[in-house]
Amino acid sequence: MEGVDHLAHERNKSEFDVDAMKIVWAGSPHAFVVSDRISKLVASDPGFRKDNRSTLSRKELFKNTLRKAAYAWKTIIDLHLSEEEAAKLRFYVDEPAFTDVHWGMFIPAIKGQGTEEQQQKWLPLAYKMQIIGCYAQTELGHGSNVQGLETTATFDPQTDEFIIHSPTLTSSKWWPGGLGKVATHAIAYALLIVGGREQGVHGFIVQLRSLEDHSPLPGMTVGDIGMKFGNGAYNAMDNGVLRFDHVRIPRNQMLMRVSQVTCEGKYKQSDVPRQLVYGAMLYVRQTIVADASCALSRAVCIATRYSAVRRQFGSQNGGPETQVIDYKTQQSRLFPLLASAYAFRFVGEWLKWLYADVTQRLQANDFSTLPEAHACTAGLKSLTTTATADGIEECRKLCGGHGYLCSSGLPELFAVYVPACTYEGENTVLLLQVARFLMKTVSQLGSSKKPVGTIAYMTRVEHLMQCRCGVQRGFAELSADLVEAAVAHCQLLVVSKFIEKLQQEIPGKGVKQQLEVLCNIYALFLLHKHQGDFLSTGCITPKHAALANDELRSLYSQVRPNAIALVDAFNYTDHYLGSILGCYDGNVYPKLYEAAWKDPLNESVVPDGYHQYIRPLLKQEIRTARL
Ligand SMILES: CCCCCCCC/C=C\CCCCCCCC(=O)SCCNC(=O)CCNC(=O)[C@H](O)C(C)(C)COP(=O)(O)OP(=O)(O)OC[C@H]1O[C@@H](n2cnc3c(N)ncnc32)[C@H](O)[C@@H]1OP(=O)(O)O
Ligand SMILES: Cc1cc2nc3c(=O)[nH]c(=O)nc-3n(C[C@H](O)[C@H](O)[C@H](O)COP(=O)(O)OP(=O)(O)OC[C@H]3O[C@@H](n4cnc5c(N)ncnc54)[C@H](O)[C@@H]3O)c2cc1C
Repeated sequence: MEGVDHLAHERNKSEFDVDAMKIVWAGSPHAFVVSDRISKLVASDPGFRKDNRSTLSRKELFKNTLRKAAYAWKTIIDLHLSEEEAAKLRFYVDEPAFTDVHWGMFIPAIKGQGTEEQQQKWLPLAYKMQIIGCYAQTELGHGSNVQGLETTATFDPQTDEFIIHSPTLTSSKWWPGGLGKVATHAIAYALLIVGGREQGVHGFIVQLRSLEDHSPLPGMTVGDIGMKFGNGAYNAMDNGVLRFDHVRIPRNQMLMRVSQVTCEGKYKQSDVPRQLVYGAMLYVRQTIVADASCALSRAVCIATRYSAVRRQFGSQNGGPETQVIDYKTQQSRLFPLLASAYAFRFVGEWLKWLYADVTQRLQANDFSTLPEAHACTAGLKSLTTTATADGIEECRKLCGGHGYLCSSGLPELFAVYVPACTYEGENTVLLLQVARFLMKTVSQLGSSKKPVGTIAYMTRVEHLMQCRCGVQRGFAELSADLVEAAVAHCQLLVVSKFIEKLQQEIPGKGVKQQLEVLCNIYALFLLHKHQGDFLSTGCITPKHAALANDELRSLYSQVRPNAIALVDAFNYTDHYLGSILGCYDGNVYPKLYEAAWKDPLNESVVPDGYHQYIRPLLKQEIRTARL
């Protein structure tokens, strides 16, 4: 039944103004208009089709990604899209590609670590895509331990050049997206050696490939590192391997905002802290938090719509069976994820603000908030990506068997998303950074340095002052517990930013009430999940724990009639969702049935291989057949 909205009865039940919620989700009326227009533009253009992705071979997939990236660029130029609109377009094209790292890491690294002069030279080329950049930090032997990188950059004062070299197998660059087959340039991180002295890891702009015929420049061995998890998915990206054999680059291609090498071979450090070398990671971690709410909300939208369509058991007097969304067990798994999607959206918004603030301060040489910004971006990146990866998998299970079909969109979403727990800082390694920041704060509690901002609450936790432990080797020995403390700190951040959001004026009938319900679900669900910790530390009594659980059940009932409208508020097109189970009109079964017949296996009724393998088996000729 084309055109019938099978979820109309659900949409009629909702108790709030969905259009107003769409604006809250988007962040502002302007952001909503841009996002709405660009998502529809992408959805209606056959050049951006993606429904055949899981059936393509790696080579076909990769070439198709190149085509889409070129087509996206042409669309951006032809339609004179602004930077904001172009970023939205790349987002809705929804395919991992070299452009992510070019715009998301290469350009921000030059902006954050390059001098004015370097920015003037390289940024215009990068903005016009006359050069394509990647971010070559990780090596075969070291990813997390950036100080352990082995690639060397030795200054040669005779020629005023750096010699970039990979001295060992483990020093091969390994993983950088876009490096394998596309990038013409890299920000390569290497151990700087000046006058025989090691000066730590620095970033260098290195040309990799000829701008004429794309062949690797002399001294470079470069290629793709091979197939990754899942079919399709992140295999659209050419993560690469690169070895340098005494490659020479001009001195002015070292990123010199943080420290400089003069032509006489003198190493000088500016007043800015060394940690700014890690500045690009701060930026990307912040965007990854914003992206987490997108990926989680997408999975939740699919699972919620499908849970309203799917019926199992409970028919009375021949009437319809129960929608699975009405089961309390389904609600207790699904609605906390719905609440998390909103919570991550708001904490992501706040983090964007925090990042803008710290950037402004850094420009004015105020470095006081950098440690806090690092702890917040690292911790929230870790927390939101872990929860989102787990959440996508939970959504797949919430969709029963059909969730396992590629046409549900969930397997590919999971496969594309799950490396976010590893890249841009492995999640446990990042939590250890947060723990270190917290311990530093605790150790200073007695001093005149009072904690402010996100750690101001520590002054109110008096027993922290008395905390002493008798464990040898302190931090390392207790690191597993410290990681738990870091997670709790980050959860507190998420909850408090959700509450702060609710203190603002939020227009639209019933919108604020819905958000209050979601905020309470988010907080109480955490309390319920970790009640053991809360009880064992005496923060709550068993009575409180029971009350929280009762309240949760009541909150789930309040969400139930609004569930479909709350996911409609994400304003995702069917193209972006890429899921039959999550389609807007809920007309799931005919679409699933139709899609099955499009599978390449169904191109012939009798499969290839019948005569060779099946027939001899059936005819008991298997021993004589040549296999
Ligand atoms: C379908 C479409 C998809 C679209 C998606 C769009 C959205 C996404 C956007 C974009 C696309 C992204 C696509 C993926 C790309 C992936 C890219 C990569 O993966 S690039 C590689 C990242 N590599 C890491 O992150 C290494 C992790 N390791 C580290 O960061 C460090 O080495 C660390 C922190 C673990 C250890 O650093 P130490 O060896 O210097 O050790 P210590 O002594 O602990 O730190 C020294 C001081 O520096 C501070 N610090 C460390 N990192 C800092 C930072 N980043 N900023 C400020 N301070 C920092 C610390 O707090 C410490 O401070 P005190 O001494 O305590 O005061
Ligand atoms: C899809 C994808 C894209 C990527 N893109 C890029 C890119 O564009 N550019 C780039 O430079 N890199 C890129 N990377 C590399 C990525 O940043 C690293 O893989 C990541 O930082 C993790 O480092 P690692 O691989 O060394 O992990 P490891 O550090 O080896 O982690 C292995 C295990 O050791 C644990 N561990 C490590 N150190 C500690 C510690 N101090 N204490 C306790 N436990 C510890 C970790 O928790 C983990 O469980 C990409 C990776 C992936 C998967």
